[in-house]
Amino acid sequence: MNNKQNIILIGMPGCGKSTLGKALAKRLGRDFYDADDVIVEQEGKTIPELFASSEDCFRDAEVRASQFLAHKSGIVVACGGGVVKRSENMDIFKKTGTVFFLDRSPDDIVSDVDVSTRPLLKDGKQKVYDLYDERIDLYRNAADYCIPNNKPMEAVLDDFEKLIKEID
Ligand SMILES: Nc1ncnc2c1ncn2[C@@H]1O[C@H](COP(=O)(O)OP(=O)(O)OP(=O)(O)O)[C@@H](O)[C@H]1O
Ligand SMILES: O=C(O)C1=C[C@@H](O)[C@@H](O)[C@H](O)C1
Ligand SMILES: [Mg+2]
Repeated sequence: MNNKQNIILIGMPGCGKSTLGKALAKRLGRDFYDADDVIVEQEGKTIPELFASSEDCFRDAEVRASQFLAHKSGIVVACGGGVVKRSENMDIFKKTGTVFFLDRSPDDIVSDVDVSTRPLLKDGKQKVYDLYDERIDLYRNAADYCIPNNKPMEAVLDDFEKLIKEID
C-alpha cells in the first residue's frame, strides 16, 4: 500500500481500534491519531459535554475532525465508534485513505471492556449487542477491508501488516 495513504480504523466501541491502531503505527513507523482526542482538542470540550448539547452537535464536531485528519498523509487513525453514522465521514476519509473494519464479536467486547467508562455503553452490556446489530451493516459497507479481531493481538497485527503490504 502506498505509504502516503492513510490507514483508517473503524469498528465498535471496545473492538481494539486504539490499542491495535497505536501498535500498528509503531510497527509501520507512522503517526497515530485517535479521532476522539482530536475532537476534544479541536472543540475545547469533552465528549460528554458535546453529547450533553446533542448527539448532532457531537457528530458535527466529528465531521470537522475527519476533515482535519484526512488532510494529513501516511497516518493511522482510530475513529470514534459511531463515525459510520454519517456517510460523509467515510467519503472524506476515502479521499486520502483506506478504511479497515476491525471486527470483534460483542461477546469478546463485553468480556473485557469496562462498559461503565464508555459513554454509549454506560447503559450496560446489552447495549453492546444492540449497537452491534444496529451498526454491523454500516461498518461492513463502509470498509474497504475487514480485519477479524478474534485472536491474540500480536497475531491480528501480523495479519493487518501482511494485508497492508499486499494491497496497492
Ligand atoms: N485481540 C485482543 N485480545 C485481547 N484483548 C484485546 C484484543 N483486542 C482488543 N483488546 C482489548 O480490548 C479493550 C478495548 O480496546 P480499545 O480501547 O483499543 O478499543 P477501541 O476500539 O479503541 O474502543 P473505543 O471505541 O471505545 O475507543 C482493550 O483493553 C484492549 O486491550
Ligand atoms: O460509538 C459511538 O457512537 C461513539 C464512540 C466513541 O468512540 C465516541 O466517538 C463517542 O462516545 C461516540
Ligand atoms: Mg479507542
